[in-house]
Amino acid sequence: MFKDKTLLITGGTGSFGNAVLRRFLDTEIKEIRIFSRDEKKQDDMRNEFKSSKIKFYVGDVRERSSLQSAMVGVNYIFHAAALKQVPSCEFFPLEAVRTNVLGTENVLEVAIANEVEKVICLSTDKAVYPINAMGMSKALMEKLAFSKSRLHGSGKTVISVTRYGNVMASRGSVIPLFVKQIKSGLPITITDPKMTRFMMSLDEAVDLVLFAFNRAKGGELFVQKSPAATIGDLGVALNNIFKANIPIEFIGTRHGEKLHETLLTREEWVKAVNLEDFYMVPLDVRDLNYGKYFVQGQQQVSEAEDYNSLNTYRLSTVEIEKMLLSLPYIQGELKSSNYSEGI
Ligand SMILES: O=c1ccn([C@@H]2O[C@H](COP(=O)(O)OP(=O)(O)O[C@H]3O[C@H](CO)[C@H](O)[C@H](O)[C@H]3O)[C@@H](O)[C@H]2O)c(=O)[nH]1
Repeated sequence: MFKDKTLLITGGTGSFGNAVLRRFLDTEIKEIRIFSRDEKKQDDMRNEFKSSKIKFYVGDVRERSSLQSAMVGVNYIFHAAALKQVPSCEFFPLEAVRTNVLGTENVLEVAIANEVEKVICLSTDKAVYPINAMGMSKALMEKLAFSKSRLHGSGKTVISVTRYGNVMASRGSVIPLFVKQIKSGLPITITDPKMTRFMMSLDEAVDLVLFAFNRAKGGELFVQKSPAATIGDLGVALNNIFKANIPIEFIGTRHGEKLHETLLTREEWVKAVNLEDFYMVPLDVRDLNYGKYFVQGQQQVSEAEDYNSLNTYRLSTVEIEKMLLSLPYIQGELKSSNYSEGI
């Protein structure tokens, strides 16, 4: 499906971009373009992969002209560039708007102008009923993608959105933090043991984008059916894996943080099509003239629940341990220490 095609990944030097490269370099894909701001990370990637199929473009999604030259001749785009740290977006919300909202507008407009065939935009569960600036800006990103598919169509360009839960052991996230604490014998700092998060691996995140890519006709939202874990159980599972008995310190909920995350609102849930491991929500094609907002409600919606990390399948600590042990990051951490006996 990617034979002789050119794929552009915005924000391509991140974990997602690296995972896509590992998956695609040995296929018949013609070219993968990495578009990002950071020349140092690009250089590291160039040295790591040493592949003539990868082309690097320094640029910023905020700067439309930098996208223009990168998109000539591109068939497909995975749009992963984003500000995604909750605290930094909280302190600098306009920066989140500039990258996540206006940057996406630039990506989509330049893609449409260049007749790129498909664009898959990466979003997050934090965009659903958002309470922090990162989620709010991602929610607007989603709305932009849907409105471009709905309002004037997007010409020859198919645009779809995927929403992730927490990608286990991604950079700067809680799993590497807990591992560091365990290895240095410091207390495991748990915000709230009852807090739940959807858990998915980086490979599953790539699978979700590929599934969306294959199914996308324009304006759909795709999510993976994902299990969830409480943060308390995650701490226990990591202690078990590292055969440690590190005490837990409860630090309380951080700002901009929810107790549970939501992957689909109840409005989306009633429209969602069940596709084995995924849900697909088709584009809402009503226009501004529809009457439902004002005169007619939807009984079905009133009766539905949203799809969230509290009502999805809850992983046991044993299941969490199994998932953790399958992650290359955890395998590496176990190997690089004395914790590997018995595994
Ligand atoms: O010291 C800590 C830090 C975090 N947590 C808890 O661990 C969970 C996960 O925290 P992360 O910081 O790993 O992840 P977030 O849910 O805050 O957000 C992450 O996952 C999101 C998807 O939901 C986005 O991808 C976002 O960019 C990314 O930072 C949360 O319940 C948090 O309260 C702790 O218990 N102790």
